[in-house]
Amino acid sequence: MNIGTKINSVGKTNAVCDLGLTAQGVSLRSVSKKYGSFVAVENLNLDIPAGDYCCLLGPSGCGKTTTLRMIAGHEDVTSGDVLIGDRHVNNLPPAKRDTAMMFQNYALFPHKTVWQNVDFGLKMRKIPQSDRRTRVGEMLELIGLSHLAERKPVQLSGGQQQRVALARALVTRPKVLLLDEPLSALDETLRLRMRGELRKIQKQFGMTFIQVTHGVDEAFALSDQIVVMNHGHIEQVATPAEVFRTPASQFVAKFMGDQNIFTGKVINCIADTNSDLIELDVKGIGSLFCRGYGAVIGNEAACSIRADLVELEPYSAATSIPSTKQNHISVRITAVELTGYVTRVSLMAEKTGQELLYKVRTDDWHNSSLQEGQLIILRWSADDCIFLAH
Ligand SMILES: Nc1ncnc2c1ncn2[C@@H]1O[C@H](COP(=O)(O)OP(=O)(O)OP(=O)(O)O)[C@@H](O)[C@H]1O
Repeated sequence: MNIGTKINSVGKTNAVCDLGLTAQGVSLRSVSKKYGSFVAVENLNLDIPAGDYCCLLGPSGCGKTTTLRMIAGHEDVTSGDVLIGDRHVNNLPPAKRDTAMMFQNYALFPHKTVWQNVDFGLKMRKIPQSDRRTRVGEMLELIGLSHLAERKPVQLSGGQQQRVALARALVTRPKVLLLDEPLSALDETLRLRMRGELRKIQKQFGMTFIQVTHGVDEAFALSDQIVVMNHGHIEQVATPAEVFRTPASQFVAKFMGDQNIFTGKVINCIADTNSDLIELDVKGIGSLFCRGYGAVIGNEAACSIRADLVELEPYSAATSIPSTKQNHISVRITAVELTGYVTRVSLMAEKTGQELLYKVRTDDWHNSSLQEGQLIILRWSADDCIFLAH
């Protein structure tokens, strides 16, 4: 299968394969959605480039599905504009938007064969039969299901059903594929395998995929770009690596998990070449140093350190004094949980009772002499500690 590339009018590279698929980007301009007086989504501004795999990530009720449905046209926007490529699509019905939707339960027709399921959308669009035969045949071959064309969905595995659902969506040559929690109905093993398959197919077609998920791991594994949402707002739009390394807010840091977050008042900010060195006064702990931008002296803020970037060392009063390079606090080990390669060590700050976490390679933990109940020093570099203005 040949997959070439071309540059579209706005300079974005679209992958094009000989099945006639072209990808387009999606833009939201000040998009809001109200249900009566309830604001489900407020003033979203977002650009998803053509050919990107984008995940809308956030807790239940934050507005992910509403956003996806507004792009699909299954939900009207209350205000703002939805663009697919450079077309305003607010007033177009779903069938005219060049999008296709893949649902959680796949919504395959149980009484139709695999072939008939994939053919259905083409038949509805009144595509001539000879073209339909070619397109369905090519699509089934591409996703490796030609030999199962005469089977009914019930005779397929969960993974095969997912591929039929993908084939059925892609055969209509959408410019954007919208996926609403497509993996959530699968068991853990199949979910991991199908996650890899989804990414492979997306890359193979060079299509724009926009997927709703509340799974952090899933968003990290699949996305070129993650959109983290909270209460109808966007908290951060970034690559998985950026979200992991530099969460933009306390909400994102908490939602990613495995972060130790301290709140306090900004008492000093020293401009530096890479990022400012910021000093926070944390109640019960004292000064903690972190790096970032946008600190305003006197404001309440926070800092966050990943659980895999802290270190433990035997308690000594002399090492518990913080410096601009290193933060130190005394903590007690409250629980040790082996999870395979990594061991999770629960800690409690001696002075404040705050629960904290240390993640370490299991082999390293076993080689250390530290034990549950022990009072120790938790230490981390100011350079690894992220300033969170809100
Ligand atoms: N038709 C509706 N009428 C009234 N409120 C609605 C409607 N649809 C959604 N909502 C509300 O809008 C908010 C956002 O819903 P949405 O389904 O977009 O959230 P979500 O992030 O996709 O959540 P989940 O992960 O649980 O599916 C929720 O508070 C929900 O209750």
